[in-house]
Amino acid sequence: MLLENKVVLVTGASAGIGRAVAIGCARHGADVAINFGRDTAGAAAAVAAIEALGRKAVAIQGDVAEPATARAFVEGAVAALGRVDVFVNNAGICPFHAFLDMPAETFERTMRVNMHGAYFMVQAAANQMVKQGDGGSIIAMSSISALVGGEYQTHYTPTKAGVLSLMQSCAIALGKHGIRCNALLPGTILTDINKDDLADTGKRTYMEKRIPLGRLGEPDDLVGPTVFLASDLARYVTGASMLVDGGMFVNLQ
Ligand SMILES: NC(=O)C1=CN([C@@H]2O[C@H](COP(=O)(O)OP(=O)(O)OC[C@H]3O[C@@H](n4cnc5c(N)ncnc54)[C@H](OP(=O)(O)O)[C@@H]3O)[C@@H](O)[C@H]2O)C=CC1
Ligand SMILES: C[C@H](O)[C@@H]1OC(=O)[C@H](O)[C@@H]1O
Repeated sequence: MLLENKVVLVTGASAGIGRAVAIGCARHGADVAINFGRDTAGAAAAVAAIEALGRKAVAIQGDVAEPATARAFVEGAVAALGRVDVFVNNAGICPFHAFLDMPAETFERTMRVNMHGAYFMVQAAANQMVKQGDGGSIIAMSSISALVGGEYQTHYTPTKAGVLSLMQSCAIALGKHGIRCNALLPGTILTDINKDDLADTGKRTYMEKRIPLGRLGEPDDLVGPTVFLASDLARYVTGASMLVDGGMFVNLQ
């Protein structure tokens, strides 16, 4: 088992990619602490699925946009599970909206959840890892959108580029502590975040046609790459980014 007895923390794990990754890490031997915002039932389902695999789990509620949430999550996870070996920064929102009339609140909320949330969460996890003194692995869920734009994502794509950049700088800042920092760049993965957007069948068909592997992604597609980066198999990998997009990014023609 690649993550035998490791303690993994995942933000935004009541649904979608975060929940799949949390359960996937447990399948590979980890105990898991999850953060979630509002979906108590989703968080409970994730905890139940992890416990059914014979691993420990704890769910801690908190809005990642608030800096205090980060400290509370890490402290709560350590109280319940003893330490932090792997930290997955996943929580994020993407309220699709046109650029010219973007409400200031939508822009600011997206920045606070996706970018500020990532910064404070990663900082809190890194401080705990430094205190423990034996390294760790930090993984951020960036996006293909860190590299390419979206008409209705002008507030969102900069946060994903920011998260990618955060991992690059943290790889430098934390390398001396043996803490590896890497980014995953999912393509289009079917979750609640894009359910309404992809209800437009024309858009969905267009997206599917852009993907050489012939299908949109599923949350479970992120499990293998996360477990790899979390594990000692990736012991010399830091500051790296990995597209998990079925080949969409390279498909020009
Ligand atoms: N789906 C996709 O195509 C892609 C997604 N990504 C990224 O992957 C990550 C996960 O997205 P995905 O699984 O699709 O989205 P989902 O909407 O399915 O899940 C989002 C998760 O984040 C949590 N969350 C949202 N806001 C907050 C908050 N303020 N505080 C704490 N938790 C919060 C939600 O919890 P709750 O509902 O309980 O508040 C939920 O668990 C995001 O960072 C997204 O940008 C990247 C590329 C592609
Ligand atoms: C929410 C979008 O469908 C999704 O988010 C991303 O980061 C990808 O670029 C997709 O557009």
